[in-house]
Amino acid sequence: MSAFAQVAEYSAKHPKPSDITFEYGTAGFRTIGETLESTVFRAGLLAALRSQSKHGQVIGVMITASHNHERDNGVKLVDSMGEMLQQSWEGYCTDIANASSDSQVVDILASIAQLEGIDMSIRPKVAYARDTRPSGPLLQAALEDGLAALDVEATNFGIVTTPQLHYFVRCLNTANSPSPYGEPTESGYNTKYGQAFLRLVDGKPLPSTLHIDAANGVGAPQVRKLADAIGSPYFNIEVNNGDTDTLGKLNIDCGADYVKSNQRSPVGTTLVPSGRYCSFDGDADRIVYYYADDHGIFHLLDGDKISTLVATYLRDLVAAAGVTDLQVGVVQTAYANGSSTSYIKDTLRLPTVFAKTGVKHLHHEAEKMSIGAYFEANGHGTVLFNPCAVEKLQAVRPATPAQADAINRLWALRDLINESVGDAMSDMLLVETILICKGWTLEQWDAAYTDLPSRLLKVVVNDRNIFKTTDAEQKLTSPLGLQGVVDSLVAKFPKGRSFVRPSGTEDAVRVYAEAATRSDCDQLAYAVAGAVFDKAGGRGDRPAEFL
Ligand SMILES: CC(=O)N[C@H]1[C@@H](OP(=O)(O)O)O[C@H](CO)[C@@H](O)[C@@H]1O
Ligand SMILES: [Mg+2]
Repeated sequence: MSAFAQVAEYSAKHPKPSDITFEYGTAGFRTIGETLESTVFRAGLLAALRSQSKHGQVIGVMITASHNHERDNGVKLVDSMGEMLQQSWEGYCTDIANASSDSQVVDILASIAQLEGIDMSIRPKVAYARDTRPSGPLLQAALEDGLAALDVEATNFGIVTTPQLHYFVRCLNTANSPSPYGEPTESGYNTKYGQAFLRLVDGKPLPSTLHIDAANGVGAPQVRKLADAIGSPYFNIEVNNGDTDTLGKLNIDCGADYVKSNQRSPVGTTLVPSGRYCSFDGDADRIVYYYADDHGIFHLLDGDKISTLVATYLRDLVAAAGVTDLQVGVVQTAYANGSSTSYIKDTLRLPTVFAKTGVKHLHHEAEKMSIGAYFEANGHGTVLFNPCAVEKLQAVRPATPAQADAINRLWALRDLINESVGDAMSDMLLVETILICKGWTLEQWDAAYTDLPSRLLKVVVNDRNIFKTTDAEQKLTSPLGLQGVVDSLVAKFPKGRSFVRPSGTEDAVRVYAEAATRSDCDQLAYAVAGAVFDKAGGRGDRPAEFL
């Protein structure tokens, strides 16, 4: 009997909407939840094949739409070390999601199996989870049908954060290796990160309550469990926007994306000077911090501020450990504030590179560094320790207690960091550790450099696919002539910088601008947005603020 004998019958239960073309983009598939049943079913089939192509290693499937609206949902595959799906498989995902009949689904599976030389006798293994969205149960059932159709050995991790699922996958696949990543359970996660935190802070509790805005998403119950595992009095937190039961609240006027995009505190949070605040996004893979100064003015500590804090701390520890030829580097995207890039290059004197938007691109660049910190400005990122760096650290024979302490701290930091993917909870512990060790307030952390005023806009156009970019997405090569217009606008403003790229997750084109003053920055952003709207098929009414 063919390995795919049951697929057509199961597939018939989850017909593809004929009017939608799906694309596996920057963050997997993402659109209106109810329309994704066929896609999630088929993602299950592909996860099975991917597992077989990896000789039976566990592959993850996460059902989430992160910071997007509650009616949206999405699905993405997690590769065997907990990283994003290998890029060459993304095309397979898109192909199978768009197959127009059940028999075509089977044909595509058969052709992938042949192309990849897959041994169909291997029993596939898949681990899956979802966030708190209302369409989650429907999509989970579709996924389970996909897994049943290929007789997958499946593990349901329930409702957890995206980074927790990545962690579980990595744990499962390293369980029998010389360096197991951890125990693949929620309590294993909390113990691993909680214990590393306690080792690093040496008995010191948080300086004051940390107010966490959990976007009314899955981060709320999970961070409460993490705090319980760490225990009082070390980790005093208050969770705001932690309502995952009431419909219509997820990510609305709250969460990391809202706070970063609007540069304002989330609903229900009144900032008190010297209070400490952070926001997760809907699936808790992003985090930003913020505070109000003595005049009540809001200040954001975004992904750039986190990466510079972390890179500085790691650089100093590596120096204290006396390990030469071990370089800490930073990976950013073009959305990084220009001040942060100058600070990394000129003040910290660390190497920095730009990668394309989307964490998988940053992750791959960071892998090339000895110790690579990567963060998107929106707060998604982590730190990677290259195996060569680990070997160098292992080879050190400390000559002084200070050197031994630095090495111990580096090992503990490695345990504190979720290397598989950016993780709001692990990043929060990392930031808190560094602040405690330095004895810093949020204001002191913020003092390292001052952000240039920046603005991010969306332009809705008839066809965003005509936008092509080069140079880490900073220059347009198409539509022809538009980059020249952007360049001439940028040249008018001191410290001006602006670029245009098609979004990988929304049907829109993004315009980013920064300049020396708020008014220059806004003029530049709205002028570039206006040029995009006029010259590249702006759709609908022209927004009044566009110049
Ligand atoms: C400017 C911006 O924040 N872009 C986001 C957004 O991608 P776009 O391709 O810009 O839509 O969603 C991605 C997935 O969450 C995230 O990685 C990225 O940083
Ligand atoms: Mg997210």
